[in-house]
Amino acid sequence: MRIAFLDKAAHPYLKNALTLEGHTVDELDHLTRPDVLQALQLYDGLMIRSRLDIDRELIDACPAHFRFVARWGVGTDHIDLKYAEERSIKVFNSPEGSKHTVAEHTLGMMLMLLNHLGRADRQVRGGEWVRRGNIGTELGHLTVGLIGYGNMGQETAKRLSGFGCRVLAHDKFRKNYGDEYAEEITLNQLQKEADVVSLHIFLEGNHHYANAAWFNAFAKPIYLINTARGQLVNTEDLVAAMEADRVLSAALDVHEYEEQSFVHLAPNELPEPFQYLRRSERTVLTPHIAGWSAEAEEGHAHALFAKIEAAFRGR
Ligand SMILES: NC(=O)c1ccc[n+]([C@@H]2O[C@H](COP(=O)([O-])OP(=O)(O)OC[C@H]3O[C@@H](n4cnc5c(N)ncnc54)[C@H](O)[C@@H]3O)[C@@H](O)[C@H]2O)c1
Ligand SMILES: O=C(O)[C@H](O)COP(=O)(O)O
Repeated sequence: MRIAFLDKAAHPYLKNALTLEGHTVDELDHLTRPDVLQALQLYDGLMIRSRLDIDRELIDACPAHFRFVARWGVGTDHIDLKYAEERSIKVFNSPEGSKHTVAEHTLGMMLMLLNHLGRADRQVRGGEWVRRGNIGTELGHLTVGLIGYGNMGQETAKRLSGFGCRVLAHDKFRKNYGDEYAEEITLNQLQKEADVVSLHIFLEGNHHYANAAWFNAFAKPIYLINTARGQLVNTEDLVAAMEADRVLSAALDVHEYEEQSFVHLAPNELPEPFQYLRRSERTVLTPHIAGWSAEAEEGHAHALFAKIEAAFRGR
């Protein structure tokens, strides 16, 4: 097969392994979208992170013999999965690669919020010595609610088991998923009991999942963590919930405005709700790196090679 890499591979294994199997890999990460549309006629498959949308137009630019899209990473919200299926194009992704990294980042964010690590660090650097104002809360005494119990939710639950906290998991599309690491629970019940809430759901069908009604349904003030997708959270409603102390603090790796804004605008030109999050001492903000580690990159490469081989070996 001839395979186009539309994003840079952060680990050489996938290209090397495909080449050893007799496939040809061309690196087209420098091409603009119009040039990619022209070039695709030559290919049987492509590898992409999230540089370009794999939409109807791009799929239509692929030849009849085109076989697969390999998403180096997890989220497939930029891929028209339905249209790919109609065209009998297989789509692979590689959650095996980054699930450990995301779970560790999630745990790091929880511990930062509960122990005021971001704020305390900034204060010491700024010459302030605040001890009483930075008293922490033990994770072991809290109830953590995971929303979405797929790859990332389950991996996070495993790591939480070492902390002694109660772990609840709500998943709308799974049944009988409770396990030794998390109790299966309805959203309603989770909202009654959780102190810490971590989002691990996909974006499709969940735009502004966390909105005013959702925040208001929690019985207790919560700590919120989002390492899933920025558009799951209505940022304006999050700010209102923080001002009302319904959200005590929030750690966000993904941001509602990241796609449109971060690339094209300076930070101070981003919408006001994001400015609030920047100013607040009760937030931890990271630039969509929860799934990024050297180990994850190697894991993506291995997982995608195994999936491509399993699907097409000898065919
Ligand atoms: N920040 C990062 O770097 C990073 C890295 C990897 C994945 N992600 C994101 O993390 C999220 C989870 O990834 P995953 O591999 O665990 O996905 P997954 O598909 O394995 O799990 C998601 C789970 O959420 C459940 N779900 C969907 N909508 C729901 C809803 N409204 N209520 C309750 N449950 C719902 C699904 O049934 C599924 O079990 C995705 O949004 C993905 O894009 C982010
Ligand atoms: O879905 C993912 O794997 C992460 O969000 C990382 O996405 P990226 O490949 O766009 O960095």
